[in-house]
Amino acid sequence: MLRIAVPNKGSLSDAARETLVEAGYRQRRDSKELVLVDPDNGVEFFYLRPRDIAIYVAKGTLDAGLTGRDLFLDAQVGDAAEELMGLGFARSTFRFATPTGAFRAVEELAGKRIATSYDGLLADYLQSSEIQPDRIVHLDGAVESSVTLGVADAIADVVETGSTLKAAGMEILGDPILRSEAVLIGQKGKHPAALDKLIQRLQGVLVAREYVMVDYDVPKEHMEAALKVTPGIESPTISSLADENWVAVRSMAKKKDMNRIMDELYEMGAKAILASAIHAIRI
Ligand SMILES: Nc1ncnc2c1ncn2[C@@H]1O[C@H](COP(=O)(O)OP(=O)(O)OP(=O)(O)O)[C@@H](O)[C@H]1O
Ligand SMILES: O=P(O)(O)OC[C@H]1O[C@H](OP(=O)(O)OP(=O)(O)O)[C@H](O)[C@@H]1O
Ligand SMILES: [Mg+2]
Repeated sequence: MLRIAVPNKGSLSDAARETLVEAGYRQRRDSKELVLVDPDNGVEFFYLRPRDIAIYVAKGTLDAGLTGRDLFLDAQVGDAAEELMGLGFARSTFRFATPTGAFRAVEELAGKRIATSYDGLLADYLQSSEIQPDRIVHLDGAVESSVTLGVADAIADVVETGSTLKAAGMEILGDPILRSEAVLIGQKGKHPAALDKLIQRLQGVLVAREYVMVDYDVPKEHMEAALKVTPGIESPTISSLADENWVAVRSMAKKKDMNRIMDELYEMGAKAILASAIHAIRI
């Protein structure tokens, strides 16, 4: 049976479970359950702290797990585990931040105290940049408060909207150290068949979330132009209509482009333009 780790708490846990449910797997309903067996799919899910998931996968006790790219790299498990795919949620950056106006360049962090919950990630960055801080102050969370409270001069932390930083009177310093999102990780080079099936299903969920199905009727003379607007992923379907001067077209399109595409099709004479949600897909 395939053994998969799922975040039990925090920013990743709800979206991770929702994604697995959309991919057709059973998930726990009670947050006290530690393990859930999905006999139909031959998978056993283990609910673990997202920070610990890389450790279990790298050790080989679990086949794969959902976690954050930042948490995976922070765990520093070396070559034993690898990222198999990005999952498109929990997008964030990991970066330096300092009190507003206090620093101008990352190099000024030399000799300063930097607070973080991601010591491994920070150490990797410092090693490659050759910046030597005075010390790294490890904190479990709410890192933005550490400067006001006098235990650090700067922080390295997760930033998404930036509103937590702003509330703490801080600003970002320099470029992102890492761009993160939820990821599926697995043991390096090991792909049991059930894991490939999980990957295929998850890819289907991501595509279904990102795309809509667009259907429309268009005069034959404008078909070529319309197909340029809706080229689809591989090739659009063209069906004939009772009126031989028209054709019906069916094509997948990016959800974010949907309204622009519908406007453009309408302007070139297309009619009955429909965009519908895709619930599941195998490309
Ligand atoms: N505000 C956010 N927006 C997007 N992703 C986030 C945000 N905060 C944390 N993450 C991501 O969630 C993961 C952190 O998981 P974690 O369980 O520590 O979340 P958490 O909500 O901070 O939980 P905890 O309260 O235990 O600290 C990381 O991959 C991180 O990049
Ligand atoms: O840029 P923002 O959109 O404001 O999000 C970033 C904040 O969200 C997370 O905090 P969380 O609520 O998980 O608290 P924590 O710091 O205690 O983990 C993260 O650690 C940042 O503090
Ligand atoms: Mg947190």
